[in-house]
Amino acid sequence: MARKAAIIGGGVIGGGWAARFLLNGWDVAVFDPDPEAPRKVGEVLDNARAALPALSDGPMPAEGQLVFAASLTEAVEGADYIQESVSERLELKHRVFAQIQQVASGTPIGSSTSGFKPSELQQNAANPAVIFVAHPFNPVYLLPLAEVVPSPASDPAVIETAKEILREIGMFPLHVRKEIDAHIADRFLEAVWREALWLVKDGVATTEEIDEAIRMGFGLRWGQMGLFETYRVAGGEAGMKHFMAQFGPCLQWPWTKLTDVPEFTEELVDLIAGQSDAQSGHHTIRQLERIRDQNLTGFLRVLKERNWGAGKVLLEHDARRRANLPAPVPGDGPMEAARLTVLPGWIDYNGHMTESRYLFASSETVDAFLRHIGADIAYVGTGFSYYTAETHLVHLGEAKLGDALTGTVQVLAADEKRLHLFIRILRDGQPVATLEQMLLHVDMAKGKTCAAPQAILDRLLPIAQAHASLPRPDAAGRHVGQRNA
Ligand SMILES: NC(=O)C1=CN([C@@H]2O[C@H](COP(=O)(O)OP(=O)(O)OC[C@H]3O[C@@H](n4cnc5c(N)ncnc54)[C@H](O)[C@@H]3O)[C@@H](O)[C@H]2O)C=CC1
Ligand SMILES: C[N+](C)(C)CC(=O)CC(=O)[O-]
Repeated sequence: MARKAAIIGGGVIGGGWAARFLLNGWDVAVFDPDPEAPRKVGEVLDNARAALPALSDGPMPAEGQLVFAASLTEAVEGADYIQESVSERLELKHRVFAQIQQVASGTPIGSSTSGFKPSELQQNAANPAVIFVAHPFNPVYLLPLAEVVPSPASDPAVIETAKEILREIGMFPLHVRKEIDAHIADRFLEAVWREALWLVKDGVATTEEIDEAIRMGFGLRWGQMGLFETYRVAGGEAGMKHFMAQFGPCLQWPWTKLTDVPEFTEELVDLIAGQSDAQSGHHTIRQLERIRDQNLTGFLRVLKERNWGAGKVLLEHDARRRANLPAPVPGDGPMEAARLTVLPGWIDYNGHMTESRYLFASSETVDAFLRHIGADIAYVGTGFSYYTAETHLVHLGEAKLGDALTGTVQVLAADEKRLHLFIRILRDGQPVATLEQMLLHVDMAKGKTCAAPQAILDRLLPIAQAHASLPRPDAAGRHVGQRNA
């Protein structure tokens, strides 16, 4: 039976949490008195459905059930986890915790608060030990970070359970050891935000120029190495000590206004809002969200290919899911191995998915299959792998921007060296392309084929046996120019 998450507050962040839980197979009950909340959550969920599956290389779990509860009590009833995401007002959060704990006093309650410390949230609570900060980043359904902040009154077992739940839904729980206003990441963002406000207020730069300074340069670096690793590299061969010796003194120079806050006048608000309208007002917020999501899924996929940073979290999430996949049994159909969404960069001048991306989709599918049988990146690290010897691609339809594609694998034949596969790239269950492929097991150092080890054969051969009873695809063995029967 699916587990249940209760989301209290269905705004930008509550909607993102709801989507992340649902798409990871949890049932979700949302409570928000705003009559517009179901529409807003629905729109966030649509965006998440278009983006999150593109990060997974295996089948996603069946989506959980979403209900909009008529009361907070109904939402939290039977919940295994509660995420509070109401507006950032301490007295409101206290009221919500008191209501929750009248009916569910032992259930873990994570708070999305950007700024409050857990000890502030826990004040006067019936059971403070189960209340903690679980601070996510927007969009919650794509970004893995959740800062988990306990106070000395928190129950360590509850914190460990919460971290495990967050990992289960593909997140990276960063345990913040010492509670502090605004945790770690928002302290940092606050400093950047403050400097940006000064630059606009002092007429040095517009909102657009500041955004260009970020996205054309250091913003790209931060997504993959963060601050300290980036600066270590910037110190050259002499490393971090040299970097600090060279740039440390700058902090004494008049470069920084970090400790002063510009006065938040109506004039400043209008100046920023006006410049932001000029910069981005030609897009709706939903359009900007979709552009952001497509860019983020592209970045994240690159990091995943490199097993680096946030990409490592995605690989670990896939591995966890894979471990729970039931083994195929005789009579099962082709194995669903990958799901992808057609991204803007995949579209060619004909307005449909360019041909190299069909091979890419197939390659993602086969890689996922290989990982499933144990020929994963760790195995390749031992000096053995499968290499593709031959591929035949047949186009049957046109994939378009945003299409959700599924890659399935049918094993046509397998022995200790050879792996003969038939791959279908499906949209709405119908093939847009099929590929027939022969792979060979290779000793990479010798550059020669060799027998796969027993551990791989033990996973591969039962699948081959199960697939032996499937009808042989018409396109298998076809050559170019041959007419369909
Ligand atoms: N927007 C952001 O970038 C981020 C916000 N957060 C935090 O997430 C929390 C929510 O922020 P947003 O989603 O941005 O705000 P929001 O304004 O989009 O949503 C807040 C929602 O809470 C609902 N609400 C108010 N009183 C309620 C009650 N008694 N019971 C149930 N729902 C109630 C409102 O109707 C509204 O839909 C805040 O604590 C914020 O600091 C955390 C990370 C990022
Ligand atoms: C602006 N903010 C402080 C609410 C931002 C966050 O808390 C995290 C984020 O998503 O940037």
